[in-house]
Amino acid sequence: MKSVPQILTIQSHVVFGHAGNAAAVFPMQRLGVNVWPLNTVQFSNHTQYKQWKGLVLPPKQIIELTEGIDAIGELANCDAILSGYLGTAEQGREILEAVKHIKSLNPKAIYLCDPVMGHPEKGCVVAPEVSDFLLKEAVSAADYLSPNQLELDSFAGRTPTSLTDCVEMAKKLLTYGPKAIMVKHLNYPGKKPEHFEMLLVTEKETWHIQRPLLAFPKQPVGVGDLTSGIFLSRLVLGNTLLEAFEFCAAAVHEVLLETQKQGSYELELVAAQDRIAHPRIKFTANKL
Ligand SMILES: Nc1ncnc2c1ncn2[C@@H]1O[C@H](COP(=O)(O)OP(=O)(O)O)[C@@H](O)[C@H]1O
Ligand SMILES: Cc1ncc(COP(=O)(O)O)c(C=O)c1O
Ligand SMILES: [Mg+2]
Repeated sequence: MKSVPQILTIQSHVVFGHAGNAAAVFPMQRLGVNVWPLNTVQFSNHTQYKQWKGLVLPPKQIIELTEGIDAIGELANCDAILSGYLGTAEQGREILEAVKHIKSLNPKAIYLCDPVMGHPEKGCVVAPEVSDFLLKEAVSAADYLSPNQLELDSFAGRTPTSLTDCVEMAKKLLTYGPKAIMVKHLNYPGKKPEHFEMLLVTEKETWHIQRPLLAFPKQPVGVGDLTSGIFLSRLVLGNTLLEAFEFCAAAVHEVLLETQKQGSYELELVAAQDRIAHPRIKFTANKL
């Protein structure tokens, strides 16, 4: 591995504000990673504004761009791949091809799939075929998977009855191939309303973390993209899964505190940059 690790991140780009790569790239760089951003779509703004302009990257671009990096002899230096918001299912298949290609050059490279799915109730718009791709094809190719509760429910085909049930649902996903599941946002009957909770599940261990739930007039978007980007960055920087899990909970909380303080709808990544790199707070995960 080179002294500065390198991550290929394939997700959306928004010109204004922060979602997809526009939420993840700067924090990942601020943590000390060389980031290779490859955009699946270029939108004016994230889809929860209900209106946006822009377009989906044409087919074959993901393959062509990674082949271009290979042609200059750099693709083998990719330590990890992150995928997030997709414009089409075809892009998802191209990502899996790119992951295969990179792993053939660097068997140590790891792939984190953030299975971003559309949710009408949340206002997040993703092409419906993308969910199918994520549910049926992406899960078995990923080393790590980072669903939110709604996405975990889609994988399980049901909603949870308890925290223990969420763990069972995540454990079931491990049987398809991933080595760890990070559930970025838990919601289950009996959850305390004042907490924001996450899970980290591996074959051997389950960890649960909670941080205060902050009040926002409108829920900020891009939090999941930020969480996955920070988690993977800390992993390639040498953290254990547990360390990366605890770190990203703290760093994301710092961003949300700043966002709340400024009364902003968009994440205040620039203002919070020092605290992303050096969170003042620490949340300690509990072993379940
Ligand atoms: N500490 C917190 N306090 C309040 N809201 C939070 C906190 N952390 C995250 N959120 C919000 O929780 C939601 C997480 O969204 P969700 O759809 O479950 O995951 P994702 O962002 O991965 O899609 C977002 O609306 C985000 O703004
Ligand atoms: C363009 C775009 N990318 C990514 C996301 C995912 O954001 P989050 O991290 O909140 O799931 C959204 C959500 O609406 C989006 O509109
Ligand atoms: Mg998300």
